[in-house]
Amino acid sequence: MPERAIIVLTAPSGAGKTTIARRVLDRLNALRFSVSATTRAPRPNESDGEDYHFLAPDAFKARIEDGDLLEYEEVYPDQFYGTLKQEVEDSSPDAPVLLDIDVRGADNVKRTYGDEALVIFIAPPSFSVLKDRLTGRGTETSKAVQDRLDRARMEMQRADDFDAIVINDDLDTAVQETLQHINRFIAS
Ligand SMILES: Nc1ncnc2c1ncn2[C@@H]1O[C@H](COP(=O)(O)OP(=O)(O)OP(=O)(O)O)[C@@H](O)[C@H]1O
Ligand SMILES: Nc1nc2c(ncn2[C@@H]2O[C@H](COP(=O)(O)O)[C@@H](O)[C@H]2O)c(=O)[nH]1
Repeated sequence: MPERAIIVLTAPSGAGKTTIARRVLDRLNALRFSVSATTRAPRPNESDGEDYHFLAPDAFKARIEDGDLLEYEEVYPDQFYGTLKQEVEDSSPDAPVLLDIDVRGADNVKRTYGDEALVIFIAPPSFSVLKDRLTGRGTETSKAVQDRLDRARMEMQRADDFDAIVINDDLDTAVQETLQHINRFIAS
């Protein structure tokens, strides 16, 4: 295993990386999820400290100024997301950590950690399926869905820039492929 093993799932919003991440975490006990910080509001099914550390914009800014973030992005207008250093660097070096972050965050993690990071791009089978999944999830307003789809066009073009691509068409197959990439990386 690399000295530090950082596994990143990245994808356009709605491609299914959170769904895949949950199943992967259920299967690999040693893997720990990095809980990101965000300024967006919690969804009804989300808990603070488990899904995200939900912060007010001023508190998020203070964490940036204190140097607590490994990377952060304004992924959507006025919605900031970032990886806390404590989530990655305080973990035991032999405990691999799983991040669910956007493509620019993935670029930054790769730049910082190089071969200690494996970045897997989760691709939807098509743009129209992505739209259906995002709309079907029912967690965003139609304006927010549109912002996410607008950004998805840029994100889809980045698929080939990462270490591996998994197409999330059939969920079980996508989870299996993701596990194979992770197990191979951890064993390397
Ligand atoms: N293979 C699949 N087939 C059908 N539906 C799926 C599949 N994978 C995920 N979904 C559904 O698509 C929706 C989006 O999935 P999910 O929330 O995991 O995406 P995400 O990439 O994590 O999005 P975000 O970046 O916004 O958090 C969810 O309703 C989920 O149940
Ligand atoms: N650069 C980062 N992006 C992150 C982080 N945590 C989540 N995200 C990405 O934001 C979008 C939207 O997420 P949602 O939960 O509001 O649907 C998605 O692409 C996430 O992967 C982070 O720490 N840094």
